[in-house]
Amino acid sequence: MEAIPHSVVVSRHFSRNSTINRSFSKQKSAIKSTKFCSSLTGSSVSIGNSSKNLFTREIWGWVNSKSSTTIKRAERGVVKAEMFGQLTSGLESAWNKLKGEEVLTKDNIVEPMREIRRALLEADVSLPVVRRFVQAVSEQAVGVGLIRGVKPDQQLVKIVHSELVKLMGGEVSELNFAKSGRTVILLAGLQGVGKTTVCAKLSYYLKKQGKSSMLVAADVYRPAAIDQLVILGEQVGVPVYTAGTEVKPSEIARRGLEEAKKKKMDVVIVDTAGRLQIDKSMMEELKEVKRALNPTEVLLVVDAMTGQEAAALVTTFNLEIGITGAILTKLDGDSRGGAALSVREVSGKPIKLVGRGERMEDLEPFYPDRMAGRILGMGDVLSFVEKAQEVMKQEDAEELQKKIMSAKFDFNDFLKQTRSVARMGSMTRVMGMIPGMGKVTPAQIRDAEKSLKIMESMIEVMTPEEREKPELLAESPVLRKRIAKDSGKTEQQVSQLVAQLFQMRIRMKNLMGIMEGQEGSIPALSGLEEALKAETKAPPGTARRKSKSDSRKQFAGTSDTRPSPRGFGSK
Ligand SMILES: Nc1nc2c(ncn2[C@@H]2O[C@H](COP(=O)(O)OP(=O)(O)OP(=O)(O)O)[C@@H](O)[C@H]2O)c(=O)[nH]1
Repeated sequence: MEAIPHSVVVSRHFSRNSTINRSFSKQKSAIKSTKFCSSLTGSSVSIGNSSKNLFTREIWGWVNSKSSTTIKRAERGVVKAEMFGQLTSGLESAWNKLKGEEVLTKDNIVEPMREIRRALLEADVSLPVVRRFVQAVSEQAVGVGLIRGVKPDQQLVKIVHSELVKLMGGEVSELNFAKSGRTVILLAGLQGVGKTTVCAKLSYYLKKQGKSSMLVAADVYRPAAIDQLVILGEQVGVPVYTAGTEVKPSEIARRGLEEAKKKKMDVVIVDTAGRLQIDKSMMEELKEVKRALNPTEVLLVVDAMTGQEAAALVTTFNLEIGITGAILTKLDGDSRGGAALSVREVSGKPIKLVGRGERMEDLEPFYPDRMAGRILGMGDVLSFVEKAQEVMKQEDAEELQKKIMSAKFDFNDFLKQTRSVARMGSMTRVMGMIPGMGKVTPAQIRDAEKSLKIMESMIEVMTPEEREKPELLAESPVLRKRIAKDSGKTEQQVSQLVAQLFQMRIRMKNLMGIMEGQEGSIPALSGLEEALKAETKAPPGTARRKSKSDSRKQFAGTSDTRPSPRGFGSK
């Protein structure tokens, strides 16, 4: 059989400075509007969770306001677009070609379709797939006619979205579990694609669903793989069956299965050896292991960065040993989308799960519709909401909501919620899921993460009283000076943090009011917000005096529970 080379094409994104520049003004407004515009996020969860969403929006808003340096760099085209960014902006130029058109016609879709074709090819989608895709979209686009109130570019986006979903298999393809007895999952894949890591991630994923599992180390060619699996197993609290490197993989698999039966495990996950490229002995060995196990699922782990080659691998493995699906890893990396878009169409096998990072929680189901949304820069809203719901308990959300409504949101809440956000996963991923954040660059995210660390370090040196009563810091330069000294930050940074908390209180309360139909019930606070904004922007010492009386007046005008009108900088 012909060997398929496994050249991991770590393809650098082409230099697309012009695209970055073009899309930059949109990016800035997207960043700005994210504070308030994630209405999808807000509306898709109950009001009990609204405080969480408000917070999340506020945190991102805050974080982004700190990323201006990187924004300037992005303006100069210095930073690279984020995951799938190239494909997203390629498709965007297709919609742009339709600006000013009244209706989609055979003639005016020629240019946009050319752009779509180019974007998909640049994303490393296989040529036959691109051809079929473009044809399907063109046919629908011409036939769609005029729809009142919908612009042709929006119509095209809609058609492309539904074709992308179809291309990736339409529905989410769930893992199958044995009707009775143990579910056995056999993992295969080439070297370094992330098989061993996936074993542990998968057991963690199942654990969260209440299923017990055992890992079986059948990679006898790389002794370090056994140790790696044992360490990862310990990390996720799952037993690992090992039998060294002298026993045949099929025998290890059989014994591992026996052991799992004895231990009454729900699922057995078997790690097998990878090779640099497909070869006969690897396939024979896998066939033998498969015979010994009679697995419920045989999943091929493929690296998203290999683009359409991943699809070719899935096809070959399926023909050779018969697989049930694929797991796509490293989607958080420099992947251009070719693998995600080609696997199903080329091989007929679904992508069941995706790896989006190195941490154990970075494995999730593959949702074609959400992926299509991401590709089109619409953000992976549902994944984001799910993550958020996972990390924040309902009681916390309700408690937070109460605090927001009484304007008592303090530094403890600030810290707690920031950490919740951090638990959702690296910011890189979470931000990519928020609508309008699709174009935030990795460098911006790094800056944002740095900003959060700075903020944490300042809060950590506050006394419990200072954390609970930000007013103390607002009115005392001496306290702010001490915090600056203890945290190794500047006084200005401390002042900014305090001002930021007050801004957040106001904005969150306002938003909460809007979400609960009380829009306009706290008009006085919005003036203070402006005053505080001026304060943060102005050089230290100037705005404080300017905004003092305003702040007082604004607080005095609210039904705030605090007795005295103490704004930032007032005595
Ligand atoms: N960024 C990122 N890295 C990943 C992901 N999955 C795995 N990795 C990393 O990829 C590297 C290789 O992972 P392994 O699990 O050792 O790969 P393997 O397929 O078992 O390798 P062999 O045992 O040599 O066949 C490790 O550094 C992992 O942390 C992912 O989804 N995202």
